[in-house]
Amino acid sequence: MAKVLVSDPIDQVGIDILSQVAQVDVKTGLSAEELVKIIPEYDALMLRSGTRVTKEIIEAGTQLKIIGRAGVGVDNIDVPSATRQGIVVVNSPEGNTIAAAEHALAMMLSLSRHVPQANQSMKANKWDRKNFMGTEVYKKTLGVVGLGKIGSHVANVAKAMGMKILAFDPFISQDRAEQLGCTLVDLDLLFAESDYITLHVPKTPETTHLIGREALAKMKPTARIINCSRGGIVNEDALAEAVEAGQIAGAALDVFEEEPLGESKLRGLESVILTPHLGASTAEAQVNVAIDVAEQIRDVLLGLTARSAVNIPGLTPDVMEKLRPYLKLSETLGNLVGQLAGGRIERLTVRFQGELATNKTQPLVVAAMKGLLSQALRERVNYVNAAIEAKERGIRIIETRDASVRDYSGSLHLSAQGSMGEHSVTGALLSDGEIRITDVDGFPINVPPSNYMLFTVHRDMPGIIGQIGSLLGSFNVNIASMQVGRKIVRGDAVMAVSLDDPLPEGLLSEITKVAGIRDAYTVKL
Ligand SMILES: NC(=O)c1ccc[n+]([C@@H]2O[C@H](COP(=O)([O-])OP(=O)(O)OC[C@H]3O[C@@H](n4cnc5c(N)ncnc54)[C@H](O)[C@@H]3O)[C@@H](O)[C@H]2O)c1
Ligand SMILES: O=C(O)[C@H](O)COP(=O)(O)O
Repeated sequence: MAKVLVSDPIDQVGIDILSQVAQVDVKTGLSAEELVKIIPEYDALMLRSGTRVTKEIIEAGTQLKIIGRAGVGVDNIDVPSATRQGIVVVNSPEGNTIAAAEHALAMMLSLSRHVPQANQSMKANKWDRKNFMGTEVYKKTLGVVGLGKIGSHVANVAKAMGMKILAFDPFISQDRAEQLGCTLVDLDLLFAESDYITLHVPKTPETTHLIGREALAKMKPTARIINCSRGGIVNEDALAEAVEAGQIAGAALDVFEEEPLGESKLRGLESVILTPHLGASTAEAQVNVAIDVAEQIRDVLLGLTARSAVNIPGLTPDVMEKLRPYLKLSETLGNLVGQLAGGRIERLTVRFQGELATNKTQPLVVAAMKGLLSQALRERVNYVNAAIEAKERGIRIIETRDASVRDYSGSLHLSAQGSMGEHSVTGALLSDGEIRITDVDGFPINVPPSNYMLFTVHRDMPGIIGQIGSLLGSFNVNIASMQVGRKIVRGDAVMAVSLDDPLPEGLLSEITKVAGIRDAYTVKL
């Protein structure tokens, strides 16, 4: 039975899902050394932001197939190392969106009405109605940095509270911003005009210390900053100085450069509100993310595909839904053309034809690479590392499109150039989703792939098919089906034979000796 390690607290509903297919061990608060020691036993690891998954842990996880982050941010996981090792990394991109947005809004209202400070004073037996004079958010300007899932929800609610919304997000269109009732502006203007600035960006080299001394100097003395995105986007030292000096009015932080937050000047500042990374901590969000990620771990352990893999290029859930039937087609054709070409492959060309030419197809290219490399790498190659493995072998990948081809409802043409020559295959899906190989080396055929197949290129002349049949029979190999494709009568032809059994040793060279046979290939799909 597979084994899953859960290294941070997750909702029981997630454990129940995992338990359907695996032994689940919940061990929270482990040190990096302890993790390195026990991870070799596990097929999957599920965590939140409390576990740092380093290169050493990933390299020790020789059985690991999947790392599931019950939340959004995967910056605590060394994703490049996982990718290299063929480990799928999944997250829950939307499970805690509302929770994080509502936390940012709670922070904004807390800043404007001093709720935490007033509560603290009450708990200290005081009745102080003078020191907590607030300000309204109504008609104030909110600057939203990062207008993605969380930023948009914050903007929506803030608009309903009568706020004017400025937004900065270089990857969002003017149309989308207008739909959300936001005015897209540059950062300098956002800093200069906003009464509240809320951050909802991922941590990247561009966003690290986005709020530093220079940015703080551009803000109004009444400005307040809210960070419920990632630690390190705000330079904490610069922020503490700016608040202390009265350069800005206050800040509310949920996330920190180092977590848990150690000694920090911020802890002592009256107009700074701090929460210990609580953005996703609602009952609803924890159920959402636990289900979302546990289901993906369960599926991957059952050999299915994950719907929110962060390290499979382009394989988003909606794309996945559309392309799912074509992934198998592409992988099968990659496997077939790789075996026909044999030897070292230098170039793989993937041509999307007909309707397929207009789709998002990057995952299909990855599937073709996986198929191509599967003979050499067996189960070591998967959707995660196929592109890296192909690159490391110096295989050039060329993607082309031809929408004018009208066969089936779209077809896929692969050609592989190798040290032993060039071969091509084409395939399509029937309306019931069945795969058909429709062309080999330019010869039209129509056969389903089968486990064991024999392909020959031969002269189209009487007697050849009979001789091959007899030869196979004399070696006790049963033929399941057979088809010949040719372009002209008595010219060259291709024979595709589906076999119930693998070809015994020596039979292929016997076949190539038959008069009229130019080439013969045996493949296992
Ligand atoms: N505090 C918490 O507990 C908590 C909970 C959930 C998510 N988060 C964090 O919140 C952040 C936002 O999450 P999301 O789900 O909205 O992500 P998202 O991907 O939906 O949105 C992020 C947005 O940031 C924009 N962006 C990227 N680089 C930018 C840049 N340099 N300048 C401006 N905009 C930029 C993107 O275009 C995108 O629209 C992430 O960092 C996530 O990890 C924190
Ligand atoms: O990226 C996230 O999803 C949030 O930071 C939540 O982190 P958590 O799961 O540790 O609460």
